[in-house]
Amino acid sequence: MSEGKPIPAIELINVSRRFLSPTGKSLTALRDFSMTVERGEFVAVVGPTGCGKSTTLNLVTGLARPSAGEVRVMGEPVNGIDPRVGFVFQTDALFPWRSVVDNVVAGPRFRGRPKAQAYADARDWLARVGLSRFETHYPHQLSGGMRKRVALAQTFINGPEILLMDEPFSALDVQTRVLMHEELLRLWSQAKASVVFVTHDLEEAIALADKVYVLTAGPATVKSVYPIDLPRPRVVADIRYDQRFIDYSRTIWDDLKEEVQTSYARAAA
Ligand SMILES: Nc1ncnc2c1ncn2[C@@H]1O[C@H](COP(=O)(O)OP(=O)(O)OP(=O)(O)O)[C@@H](O)[C@H]1O
Repeated sequence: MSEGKPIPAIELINVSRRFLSPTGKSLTALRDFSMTVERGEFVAVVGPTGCGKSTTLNLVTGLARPSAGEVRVMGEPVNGIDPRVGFVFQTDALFPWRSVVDNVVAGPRFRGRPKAQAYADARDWLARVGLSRFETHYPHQLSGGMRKRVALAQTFINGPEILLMDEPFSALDVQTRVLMHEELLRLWSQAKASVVFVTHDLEEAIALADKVYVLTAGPATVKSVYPIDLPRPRVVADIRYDQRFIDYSRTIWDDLKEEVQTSYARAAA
């Protein structure tokens, strides 16, 4: 290790990942893919549909192994599920038969936290996401945005050092999404977690991230990396009117558009 340089939270080094298709053909989802996420950094990943974005996250979770190359978390090779890693995916992972507070308490209880302490923590997290009045509700009694708030509390209560998010807000209406963006940035800045946020929505990526990775049409490799030099804390509802935001959107979209067109052309063929 070079002296004084902190170890990154996540490193994918020249990673390839191949799958066998149902017809027995080999499909390369990722090719020679490299990405570094520093501690506390917020990285967004955009790319055409089906290019391999979720596969990158699965490699970090340990759910998938690279066919070639190396994946490191906190400087160590990934070896199974890591308790320092939290997830929020498009479909939330709430237990429908448990109340809101019982959902949030599940992680700490599983990790052996004493019951009284775990419930106190869960109530504290529900207060932070503005759901104190709903702790005895069940998931089906909540709106989509409220369920996402429960999912965030359920994840952040475990104090993840790394947070992997796969289109977490794509099912929400536009206004609720913006509220969730604010909520996420607030929780992230307090928790100082390192985030990888996969999305189809370029504006969402720019509004949230320190860096935006643009992936090629599959097999995914890194086409470009754009540092987003917008001040923090960010007010997501307003930042889209900032000239620098508009400039980033235009530049990155020009880059991404080529890959989206390639992907559509292939699908049509
Ligand atoms: N377990 C698997 N077995 C076979 N093929 C797979 C498997 N997982 C992913 N793939 C294939 O790998 C490619 C990349 O999939 P992945 O889900 O990573 O893409 P994505 O960019 O996240 O897609 P989307 O944007 O539609 O969510 C796709 O062609 C997919 O069919």
